[in-house]
Amino acid sequence: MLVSSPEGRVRAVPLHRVVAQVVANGPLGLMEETGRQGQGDVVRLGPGAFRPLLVTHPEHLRHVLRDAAENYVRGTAMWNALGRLTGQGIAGEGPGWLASRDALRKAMSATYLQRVGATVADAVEEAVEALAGRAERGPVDAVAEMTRLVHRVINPVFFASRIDAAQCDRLGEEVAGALGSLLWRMAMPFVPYWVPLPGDRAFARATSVIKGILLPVIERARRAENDGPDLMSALLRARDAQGRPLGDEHVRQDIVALFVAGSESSALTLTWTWVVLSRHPEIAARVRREADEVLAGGPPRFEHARRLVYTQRVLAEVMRLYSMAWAVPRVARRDDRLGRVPVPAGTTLVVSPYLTHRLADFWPDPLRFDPDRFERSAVRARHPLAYLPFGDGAHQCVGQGFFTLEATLVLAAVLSRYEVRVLGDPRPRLAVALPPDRPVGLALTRRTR
Ligand code: HEM
Repeated sequence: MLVSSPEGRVRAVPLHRVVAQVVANGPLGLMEETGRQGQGDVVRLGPGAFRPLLVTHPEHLRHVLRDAAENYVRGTAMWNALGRLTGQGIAGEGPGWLASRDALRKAMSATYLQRVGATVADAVEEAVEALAGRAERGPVDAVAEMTRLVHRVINPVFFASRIDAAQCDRLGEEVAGALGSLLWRMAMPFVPYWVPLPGDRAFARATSVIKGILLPVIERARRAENDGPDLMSALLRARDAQGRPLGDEHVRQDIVALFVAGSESSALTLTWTWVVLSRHPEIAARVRREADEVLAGGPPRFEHARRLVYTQRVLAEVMRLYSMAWAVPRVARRDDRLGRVPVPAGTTLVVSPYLTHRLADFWPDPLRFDPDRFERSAVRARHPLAYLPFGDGAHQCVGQGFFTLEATLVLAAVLSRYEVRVLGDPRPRLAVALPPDRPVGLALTRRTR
């Protein structure tokens, strides 16, 4: 593994360090060590012909994601394999992406969030009560429960509840299964599709179940009035550059893409929030005090979210240290440079918010959990690209506002009514996102005031 500084210097990361990190802390430990060694320099990963560049410095991110973004596109092995599941709409590039992006950006704007705010708040309230019904009887699996909770909130927002809760869970499971079965294809992009790989059959089966659930709903929805604020209606109303509506298959793949992008990342971020709060009781107490003050014993409402300022800082700090998008790949279309480091056409670049969020130059004592890093003055003083849990530039997450609203209300609704106990002391594990490396139990007890 080689490290190149922005000035073009190249130095080696000693092999014994690499081996020691993998043995001690697994692949994530290696990634963290690589980031620490690089400290914002461009890092050339791995020996051999395929040597992606790891890009973490905020100034380099500005170049790749903003200033020269048209040169750095999706189209790496990972995106190509993912395209079999999520198509060439919102998860792709080019005209198909633009049509979906326009529709979804409008559909998830701040004005939109106001329109669906009451629906989100009601869905959160219902989902939290259902969670408590199970978690009051004894510890439940935090990841499974947060996934279920996220699906309950997603359903009215994505589908105007056109599918029932059980089907929404099934859809989530099948999308997760299909995604998992693509890992072989992502890892071996040079193998042609006529050569079978493990995962191919599971992928075909999951895709067929997904189509079976979604296509009839899309067909029915297309025949009805589609003036609602839900995302399926927004996609059915969308037009491409030629003024044509998006086809059923395009809409279906966009909905799958929304699940891929929004479901697991949201559920895991919420899971890590409970873990972190259990490790920092003084911070949990402050979040609870704020929830008590703002909700005043009642259910969460849309209007509460903007007053839950400290809660949002806690969430922001969770997303700094547990950045679900730990790697966002791009490929260079033309020759370019990052500082003095040459980037030949065809090079894969790996942007890693996870590592940028650990750069000591921008985050003093980076591993300390400190929500006050997100006080307004501290945010203003920091490089704008030192923090990018939702990406940046043309592909920046369209679900950012929605997730923040949902998660803020979930935290306040739970903490204002329940004592939360977390069982297990997990570390993140490198997978599509960053799930815990062992089961995490969650138990709730109703508070007595
Ligand atoms: C903690 C929760 C979430 C995290 C950490 C997250 C993170 C990200 C990141 C890093 C990107 C940029 C990908 C890139 O540059 O290629 C992204 C894009 C995207 N996210 Fe999210 N996301 C979250 C929640 C959501 C939710 C709830 C939705 C849907 C409601 C969503 C929908 C999308 C979509 C559609 C894109 C692609 C946008 C485009 O390519 O134009 N995300 N997300």
